[in-house]
Amino acid sequence: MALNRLMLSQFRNIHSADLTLGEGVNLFYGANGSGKTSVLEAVHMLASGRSFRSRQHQSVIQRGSERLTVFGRLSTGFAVGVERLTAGGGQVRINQSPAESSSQLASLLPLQLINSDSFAALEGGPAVRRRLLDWTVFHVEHSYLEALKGYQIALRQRNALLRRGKIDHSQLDIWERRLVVQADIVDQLRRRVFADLLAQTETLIAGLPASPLADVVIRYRRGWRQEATLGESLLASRDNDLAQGHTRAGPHRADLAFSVAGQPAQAILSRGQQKMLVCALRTAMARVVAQSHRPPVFLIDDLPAELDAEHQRVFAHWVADSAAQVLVTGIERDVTCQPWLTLGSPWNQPSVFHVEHGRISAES
Ligand SMILES: Nc1ncnc2c1ncn2[C@@H]1O[C@H](COP(=O)(O)OP(=O)(O)OP(=O)(O)O)[C@@H](O)[C@H]1O
Repeated sequence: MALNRLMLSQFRNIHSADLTLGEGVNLFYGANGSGKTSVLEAVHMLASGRSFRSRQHQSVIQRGSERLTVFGRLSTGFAVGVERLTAGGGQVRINQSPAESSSQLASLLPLQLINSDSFAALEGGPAVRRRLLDWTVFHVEHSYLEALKGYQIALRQRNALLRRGKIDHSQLDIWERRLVVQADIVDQLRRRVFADLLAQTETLIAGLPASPLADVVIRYRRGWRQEATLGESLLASRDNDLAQGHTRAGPHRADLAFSVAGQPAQAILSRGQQKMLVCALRTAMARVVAQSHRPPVFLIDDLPAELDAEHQRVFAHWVADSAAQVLVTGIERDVTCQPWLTLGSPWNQPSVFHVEHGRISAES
């Protein structure tokens, strides 16, 4: 599954563009501020209904315009259109009909976005890493979204009861029982997918030259104590949870922990090694999803700014074995092309686009 055609209008500094994308690598190069990242942002909007750079649609709509539109035609035959209005609201359509949810978009167009934020995954809070696991489970296990929603409803109810101040034990019992049932389903699905993710990540790392990366241990932490059931943990922490006003154990606290020789991985690995670890994990996510759903499209923002030439080449090889299509950006044309040229067809024949002051021209 690939994106065959991408049309944008009034999207940041891009007044309008109508792009026919190639099946392998699509390379967008140009000076700082020319609009390269905006192209990736537009694709992200097709796959989720929102930008990855700002929560407010207003900042993405071209200054002075009333609306932005993005339209994409997928190789699977689906057409997706997103419109956002300065006044608020807008619409998302799949084959002319209103989309039911952003998860419907995500399922049509699985995306892996690699940018400077992705490389900070090891340093940030658990939510960042949990989202990576959730993305993978969502695409692999069809029942996951419903299980997660069921869990979140029960969690919200328990938190609302905790915040009432006066504890109603019978009500808490009811919601905790539901919470535990949903939590177990979420945990089982995450655990199953994590095992595949771990195996794929370890295989990729094993192919790298010897370095401390080979000693990285990745663990799934389910969000509550190992020696207790969630029901026991919730009961034991009721008073503390009441004081805090929220539930402090459960799948909403799950994490992926990376360590080397018992130390946090970020305390041992160099910045470049950490980035390769993230690249391996992202590639592994794509491979797991490709096996049971469909290979994702990779959006890679300015890789030459993140990795040296050799590591860019390794990552390009990984991606070519895992992706449906790639959109990459960079400032210099040849430097950005370089890692892809040693690959087989179609990856070694990028479709090249020059971006200049919001105008995008295809090079022959
Ligand atoms: N709402 C908007 N309306 C018009 N222009 C905007 C709007 N938001 C941002 N811009 C401008 O659009 C351009 C967007 O640039 P973008 O981040 O896509 O560039 P880039 O080529 O990826 O740059 P860099 O190499 O610096 O990361 C910038 O020049 C920015 O100032």
